Amino acid sequence: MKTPAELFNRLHRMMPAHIKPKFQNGEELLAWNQEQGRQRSEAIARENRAMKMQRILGRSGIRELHMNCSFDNYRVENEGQRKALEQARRYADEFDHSIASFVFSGRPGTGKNHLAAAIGNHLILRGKSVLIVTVADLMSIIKGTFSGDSDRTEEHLLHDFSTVDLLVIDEIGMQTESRYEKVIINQIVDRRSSSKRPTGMLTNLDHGNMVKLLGERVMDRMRLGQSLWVNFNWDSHRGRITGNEY
Ligand SMILES: Nc1ncnc2c1ncn2[C@@H]1O[C@H](COP(=O)(O)OP(=O)(O)OP(=O)(O)O)[C@@H](O)[C@H]1O
Repeated sequence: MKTPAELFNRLHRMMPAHIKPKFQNGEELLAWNQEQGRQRSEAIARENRAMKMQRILGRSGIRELHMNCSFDNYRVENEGQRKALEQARRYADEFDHSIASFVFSGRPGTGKNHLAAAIGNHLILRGKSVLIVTVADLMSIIKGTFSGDSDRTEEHLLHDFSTVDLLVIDEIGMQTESRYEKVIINQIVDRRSSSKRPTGMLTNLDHGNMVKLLGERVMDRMRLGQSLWVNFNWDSHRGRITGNEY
């Protein structure tokens, strides 16, 4: 049997001079093959992550409205926005080596979802699983398991929500959360922090009211590592949206 080197020499001799081969030797061919294998297994892992989101939510991890949000299309017009953008960008860059969570707190329309989605989109491109979900959606998905015809249990869903790489819970404090909702948020944050997985929270409440709503125990877990609390205290951007932005 011929070695790859002999095979390549033979091919070189047979090949017309104007043809430039893709591989010069056996090592290059082997490296190409290994790279193809690596790319294929990454693609399969990506598909599995996307399927997991579909299974949990019936949609991808980031809502369509925010799929094009990035750090680059976040407009900076004041010092607070500049700082929020810088902190969000750093959070995404350092995600792999950190257990830090984040809370974006402030008025409606100030870009909390935009920057959370920018973090999420950045991480998804790097192969992470990310889910941004409102409290109302979270609860209706979990309550969906109560009906007899669901093949998923509350425990399955708690496990799913607790094992994505980044879970962002939106609209905390929008409604007066019931005791059950607080227990669920508590359990998810607890499971995530004990397995060193960070959680993001988006809210209109300030720190005192978050502690009052979710309790000291949850908010203490949100402080693990170099966690972020960012105040979005400027005017809403919504009035300036034309619908053709990105
Ligand atoms: N600085 C900004 N640059 C560009 N677009 C922005 C900026 N701030 C907000 N937007 C856009 O304005 C819209 C509303 O912002 P977003 O949904 O992020 O607000 P929010 O703070 O999460 O509001 P709410 O508390 O009501 O959920 C989005 O389409 C977002 O992309």
